[in-house]
Amino acid sequence: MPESMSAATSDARSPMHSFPTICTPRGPVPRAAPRWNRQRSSSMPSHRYRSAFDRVAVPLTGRSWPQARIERAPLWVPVDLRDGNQALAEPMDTPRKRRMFDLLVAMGFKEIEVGYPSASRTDFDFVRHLATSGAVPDDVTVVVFTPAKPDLIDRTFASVAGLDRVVVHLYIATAPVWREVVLGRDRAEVHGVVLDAARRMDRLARARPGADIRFQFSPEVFNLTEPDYILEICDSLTELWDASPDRPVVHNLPATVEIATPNVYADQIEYMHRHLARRDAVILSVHPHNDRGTGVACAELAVLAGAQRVEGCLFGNGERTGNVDLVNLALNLHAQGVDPMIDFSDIDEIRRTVEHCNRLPVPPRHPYGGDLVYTAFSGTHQDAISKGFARRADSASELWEVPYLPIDPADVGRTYEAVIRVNSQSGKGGIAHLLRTGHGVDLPAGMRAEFSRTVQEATDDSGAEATGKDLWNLFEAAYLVPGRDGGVALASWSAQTGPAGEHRFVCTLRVDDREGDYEGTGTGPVTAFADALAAAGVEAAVLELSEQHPDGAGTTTAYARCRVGGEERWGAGRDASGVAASVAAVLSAVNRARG
Ligand SMILES: CC(=O)SCCNC(=O)CCNC(=O)[C@H](O)C(C)(C)COP(=O)(O)OP(=O)(O)OC[C@H]1O[C@@H](n2cnc3c(N)ncnc32)[C@H](O)[C@@H]1OP(=O)(O)O
Ligand SMILES: CC(C)C(=O)C(=O)O
Ligand SMILES: [Mg+2]
Repeated sequence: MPESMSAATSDARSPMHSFPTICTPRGPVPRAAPRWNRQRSSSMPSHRYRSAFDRVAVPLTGRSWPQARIERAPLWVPVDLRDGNQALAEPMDTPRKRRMFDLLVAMGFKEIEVGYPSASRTDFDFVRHLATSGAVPDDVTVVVFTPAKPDLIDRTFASVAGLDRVVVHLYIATAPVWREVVLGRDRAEVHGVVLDAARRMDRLARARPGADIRFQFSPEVFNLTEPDYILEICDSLTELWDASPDRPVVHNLPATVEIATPNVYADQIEYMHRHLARRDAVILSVHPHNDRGTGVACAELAVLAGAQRVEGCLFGNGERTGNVDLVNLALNLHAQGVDPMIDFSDIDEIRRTVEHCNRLPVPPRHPYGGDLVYTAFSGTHQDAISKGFARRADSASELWEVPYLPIDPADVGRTYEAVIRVNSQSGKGGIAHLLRTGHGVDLPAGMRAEFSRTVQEATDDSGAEATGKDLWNLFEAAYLVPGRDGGVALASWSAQTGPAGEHRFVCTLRVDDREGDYEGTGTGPVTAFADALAAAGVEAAVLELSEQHPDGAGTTTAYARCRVGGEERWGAGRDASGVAASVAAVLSAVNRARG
């Protein structure tokens, strides 16, 4: 570490902020006062908490997950109807549950946890509804959740009568604090409860030989449980349930409450991946929550570490800060060129359904699904996006390379309309983009800066966003309203071409309060008009003139840069005739300069 860095660290800890002398081979050198503001100790009672490393053993050495890549989607298992549902102030009723279930099926999920049937009549009835209504397609397996209590296991099996494919999911907390505080049982006793429950499940499944009933086990709070104990319980269940590659058991290892940086969870999962017995008969599943805000990172690193199945909720609903967000995870894969195997082509419909079922809003900044996530307000981002779109229009490549947009909004059913929105943080590129895409008006490069100052003034004044319509109104007021403030108006005019090709412009002009008839000549109708203006005492040199081809309504837009009385101004005009549009553009520049 460089000396200056170590000095900063030690000074940061010292409330006195003394700047001691450094000893170098050439003798003592007084240390200069650091030139940056360092963090100070706070009054937060952080000493009350312990690092994850002091709470649980993480015995993995020689980890391989940092070198791995995710090249295919894991098996996604939405738990919205169980874990998500149990976190709602108003749990879903059957119609809401059914709507969520149908959405999950339509999106392409093949294994769906549908409830905790022994918990409530609503949950039980919903599973019965699925079993009797034919709502479960042949290629979808439902999962039902049960604690290790005999009567509740029986009720769980009663709920799935008639369903041909089911995973029965047994859970119990295994971490030391839960064993001591919640269950009041030691390691061996908890293991005994699990084995009793597992035997009962096995018996009940054997009583239904025609049905394909598989098993799942979750050691709740896996991430705080001794790894040797997890292996002991999971391996005993793999054996008891006689799991095989054809009828694998799911061992689901939850980060019930996140406790550490995601690399720690990855180490814990890789350790299990390497040490679980009959590995080919086990589907290694993960179930991250999001207490530290790193649920997505935990799931991704866990897949790198060997997890094959991921449980989570759409848009991250779930206890406290939520379950891991399956939308986020799956679309992260999509953005890496990996098929998520889930259909997000109408993300807004998905979001609306989830919001309806959960009665909770999805925030506007939520990854991939929030209202604002494909929108740029800031000028340089808008400029880059606009250039990215222009480059795309000229390119045959399918590769998505638009700056600041990690995926094409169209992939998830969004239009490009909301990609650029204008407020006082915006610049000329974004404003020009909105006028072009919303109103077919393609401002010349030189005019954009001038118009953006007008917009900036308006948005600074209002403090609000300027919609496409607002921009059009500003453009119209600034450039298209004839005679505006400058006092020059054309009452009538005509342009003719003489036999030698010279142009004549004959008009009745009003300049301030004077009206008169004037004429001018030139190499074109516009220079002839400038000549007529000069005859009326208004000097205007046309420096740049361009016409934008007629739009769908047959209207031409013209843009003129003029020097008027030493001032340069842009003007614009619109008309069915190109000449009339150009004349109006010059008149607009003149009036803007005089106004
Ligand atoms: C991390 C998770 O998401 S775990 C899932 C949590 N989800 C839910 O709790 C939602 C649904 N739950 C319920 O409706 C109810 O809790 C029920 C119906 C399951 C049980 O209700 P009750 O019988 O009233 O018990 P209660 O809710 O107080 O649960 C606590 C009891 O269950 C025991 N317990 C907790 N987990 C388990 C388990 N997995 N297996 C066996 N017993 C358990 C506790 O030790 C405690 O027992 P005690 O009464 O002897 O002290
Ligand atoms: C899988 C279960 C037990 C769970 O929801 C959790 O631990 O968070
Ligand atoms: Mg959970």
